[in-house]
This record gives sequence, structure tokens and C-alpha cells, in this order.
Amino acid sequence: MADPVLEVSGITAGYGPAEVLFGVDLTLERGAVAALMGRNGAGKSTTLKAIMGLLPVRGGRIRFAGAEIANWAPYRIARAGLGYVPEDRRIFTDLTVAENLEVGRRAARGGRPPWTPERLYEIFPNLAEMRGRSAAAMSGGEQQMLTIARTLMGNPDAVLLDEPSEGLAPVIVELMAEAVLRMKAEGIAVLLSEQSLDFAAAVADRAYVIERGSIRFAGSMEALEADEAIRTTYLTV
Ligand SMILES: Nc1ncnc2c1ncn2[C@@H]1O[C@H](COP(=O)(O)OP(=O)(O)OP(=O)(O)O)[C@@H](O)[C@H]1O
Repeated sequence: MADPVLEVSGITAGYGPAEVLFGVDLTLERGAVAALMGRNGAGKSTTLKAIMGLLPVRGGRIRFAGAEIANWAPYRIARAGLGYVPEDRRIFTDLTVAENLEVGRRAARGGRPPWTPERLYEIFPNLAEMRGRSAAAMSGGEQQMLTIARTLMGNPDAVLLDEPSEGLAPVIVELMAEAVLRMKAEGIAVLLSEQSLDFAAAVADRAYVIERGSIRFAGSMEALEADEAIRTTYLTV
């Protein structure tokens, strides 16, 4: 890989006595988009949580932006420049949209222009229309957009997105894909977990397929699209 921002090597993790990840390897290049694909329960969310320090890593290494971050506290990983958007949209429902964005504001790093609410409203026009309104009144898709926008206010170098298209109406899925491509255009690397091949193919350069906690395929998105055996064996089609 030319210039990886995130390198995960052989990580193992689980919940209590249950082992869930059995040596996961993946690499995210600077400014690239990678999709971690697999069926329900394959280990996608667990991988992202382990990278983010939300679950103890029992073995293996995680290198982010030049530091070994395995088992750092999540806030420290976030401060190092890795953003995380969980599956269950975490917004503050008693704050307005604009106030939710302010909560996420952190100093910029790495010479890129800092994110501002105005720049984010260009990417997420539906948030612009709702900026003064309470976040409690938002649809699931709008909450997902707001969570991503708030994460960007932290000026991350890379973002982990857990199933960004799940449960969204088709028109919102399109907005979500545009938002991911815009993040990439701004130089932010994105690792997303995803079940939908259509969504992943629309945004990702590289694909990983996980099943029962092991990576079964690693390659370009084009190679995954061309590999019918892998798709039918490990993905929901
Ligand atoms: N908090 C938990 N405690 C115990 N086992 C868990 C916990 N969370 C997940 N698991 C188990 O870990 C395995 C991987 O789950 P994970 O959530 O990582 O899958 P996933 O690929 O993200 O799928 P999904 O699309 O369902 O989120 C599953 O067998 C699941 O039952």
C-alpha cells in the first residue's frame, strides 16, 4: 500500500468468553474508501469497535497515523484523528441541529481547512434546512447524516462508519453515498462496514469480506464485483 493511515494486523477480540475476531487484517490508505463487507453477525461492527478502543483487543496490532493505538481509550483515539459513527445514531435530541454540530467541534490538524457548519450544510443540504430545529424531530436518515456531520466537526483524518446505508430510504442512501465521496474528495479516509454491494461499489476503492471473524477476501472493489463465488458465498445478494 502506498501510504496507509490505518493498518490492522491480526487482531483478535470478543465478548467475555466468546471469541468473535480471529486475526483480522486490513489496511486503509490515506484519502481512500474501503468497505468491510459481510452478512449479519460476521464481525463487521466488532472490528470497528475494536479499532476504536470500545472493545479490548486481545491480540494483534493497530497502527493509526504512525502510532500503535490498540487498546487506547476511545477518546484518545478520537483525538489522534480517527472519527467513529456507530450504527445507533448518537445525537443529542434536546439540542438543535446546529448545536449538535458545535458539540463536535475540535481543532483542525494536518493543514486541511477546518470543517465549519456552513461547509457541512453544503454536503448535507437537508441539515441546513433543519439547522434551528430540535434534532428529536429528525428521521433516521437525517440523524445518521447529523452524526456524520458532527464527527467531521472534529476534523478527523479518517472515519469509521458502521453500516451507513442501513435502513435508509433509497433517496437518502444516494445522499449518503454522495457524502462519503465528498469526504474522500476532502482527503478523509473512510472505512465503512456495509452489507449492500451496490452502496459499497458506489463509494469504495477497496473491499474486505469478513465471515465468522476472519477476512475471506481482500482486493479492489472491481475484483470483488467480478468474483461471483465470493459474492454468493459470503454476501447477501
Ligand atoms: N455485546 C455483545 N455480546 C456478545 N456477543 C456479541 C455482542 N455484540 C456482537 N456479538 C456477537 O459477535 C458476532 C459478530 O457481531 P457483529 O455485530 O460484529 O456483526 P456484524 O457483522 O456487524 O453484523 P450486524 O450487521 O448484525 O451488525 C455475532 O455472533 C454477535 O452475536
